[in-house]
Amino acid sequence: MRLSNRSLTRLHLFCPQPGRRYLHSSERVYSRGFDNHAKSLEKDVARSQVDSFEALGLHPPIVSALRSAFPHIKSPTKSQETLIPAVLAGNDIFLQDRTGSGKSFGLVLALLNRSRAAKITLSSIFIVPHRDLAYQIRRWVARLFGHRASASSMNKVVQVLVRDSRDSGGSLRDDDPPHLLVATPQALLDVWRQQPDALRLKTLSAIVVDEADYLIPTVDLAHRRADDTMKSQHAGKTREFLNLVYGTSQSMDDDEIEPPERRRSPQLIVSSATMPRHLVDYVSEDSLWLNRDNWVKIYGNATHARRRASLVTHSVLVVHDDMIRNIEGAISKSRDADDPWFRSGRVEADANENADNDAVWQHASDESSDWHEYSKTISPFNPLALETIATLFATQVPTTALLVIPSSAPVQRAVFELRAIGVNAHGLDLLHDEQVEAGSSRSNPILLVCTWANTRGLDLLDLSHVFILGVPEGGKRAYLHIAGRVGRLQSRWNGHAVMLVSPNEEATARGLLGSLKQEAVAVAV
Ligand SMILES: Nc1ncnc2c1ncn2[C@@H]1O[C@H](COP(=O)(O)OP(=O)(O)OP(=O)(O)O)[C@@H](O)[C@H]1O
Repeated sequence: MRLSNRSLTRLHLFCPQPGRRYLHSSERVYSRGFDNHAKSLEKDVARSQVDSFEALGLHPPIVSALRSAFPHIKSPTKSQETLIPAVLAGNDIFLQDRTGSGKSFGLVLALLNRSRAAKITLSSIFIVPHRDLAYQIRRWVARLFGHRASASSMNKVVQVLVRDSRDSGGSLRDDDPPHLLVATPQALLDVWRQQPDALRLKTLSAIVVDEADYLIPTVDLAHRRADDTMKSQHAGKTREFLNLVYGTSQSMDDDEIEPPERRRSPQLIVSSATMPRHLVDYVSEDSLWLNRDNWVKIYGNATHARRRASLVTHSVLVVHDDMIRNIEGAISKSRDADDPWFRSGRVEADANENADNDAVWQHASDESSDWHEYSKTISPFNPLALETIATLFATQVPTTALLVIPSSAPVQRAVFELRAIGVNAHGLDLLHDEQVEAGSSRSNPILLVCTWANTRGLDLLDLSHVFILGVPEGGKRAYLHIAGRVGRLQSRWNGHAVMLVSPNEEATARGLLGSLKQEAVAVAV
């Protein structure tokens, strides 16, 4: 972490013994998991019996691109061993394996392997919940083919379609569709409405719904029957798009009506680390999306999954609201007057007064005009929680950590406040942030900040810690996806998930952590 002198002083003011004070002043609830070494993690990777991708049906050019772009990927994982042939055979698929087990990566390989019906035909659509995941998938493909493809030829292989797209303009060129389109559901619907022919649904051969339980929210039968409003409440954009492609489902209450036969294509692949039974029931029984004669379930190896999950520690810190007062007691009055930054969470000094001797501040104010506004308004964050994260980051993170904040919380504001206390924080941006791709270094660790809603599926290089502010909406399932950003296949480090909660969230957090004991990985169907 690069700290300006001023920031260092701040950290020391609040934390004379970095690491200790917080664990003392915040109440550590408990921590589970085993802090094994990264070596053992390597051993526990769920390896397939099939040791070559060729044996699964991938074409030699794809395999050789894989070998040169991802030399560490030697053999398929267990679920890739099953899913790649199933994709190539054209089966509809339910795919569930733990976070970081290579599901999305395996799907991308298999889809790229398929030949297009014609050069000007879109072959597959990969639906993802947020733009960063879309850019991540495009990066994988660019890395696979990057050494031999120009930017324009790359566009023929993969394009991203997201609503706030800053590079493709959110539209598809009718005359030049990519082999693989990675898109968010809203952006797909927008294109469908404006240029329905651009998606070429008639010749499309596959649709993947990644993070399916998030994109197709369902409730169990009992709730659905008890509360009619659930149907419209959970009717999402993905559902709307799939209904456009495959036809509209019969009324859920109308058990009398025999569902009409759905079309046989495109192939549908529904994937997630957590696959609740009611989602499987809904897709396979209530919707018309699935080819009922030709679908398979592929579920990960629970033993391996459990072993790997034990390499992630799960901890909770309770940060008390009034703790800031206790800490103020540790700060000399004169220093406090000099340093109004954290006083009651409100900044009263004009930014320019501090600019000369504060490199962090200067850097921050260069980046956005918002910075000045932030300095005059009350922070939505508990300063003690941010200080705790700063301390853990400074003392424990080797290269990269992720801070996940509530979906409604402002990312840039969190970045601003963390930088103000000397943390090398950045809003996550996989379109622009080369640092994420290159990985950060031990001399300058990086803290990436994003919201709960934007973590699904992310595969960030070198991540060792994920700090979670608050108890995620969506309970255990949401938590597993956020904590699942660490302890992934390629990771050099053991993973640590640290949740920081307020006292009134403590019981929920305890319950959530307790529930991981019975089932430390994915929710089994
Ligand atoms: N066969 C393999 N051997 C080693 N590493 C692999 C293999 N396949 C994929 N990986 C790596 O594993 C990481 C995780 O892949 P991926 O994001 O596809 O996992 P996932 O199961 O989709 O995770 P999530 O459920 O969180 O979305 C990637 O960095 C990828 O490069």
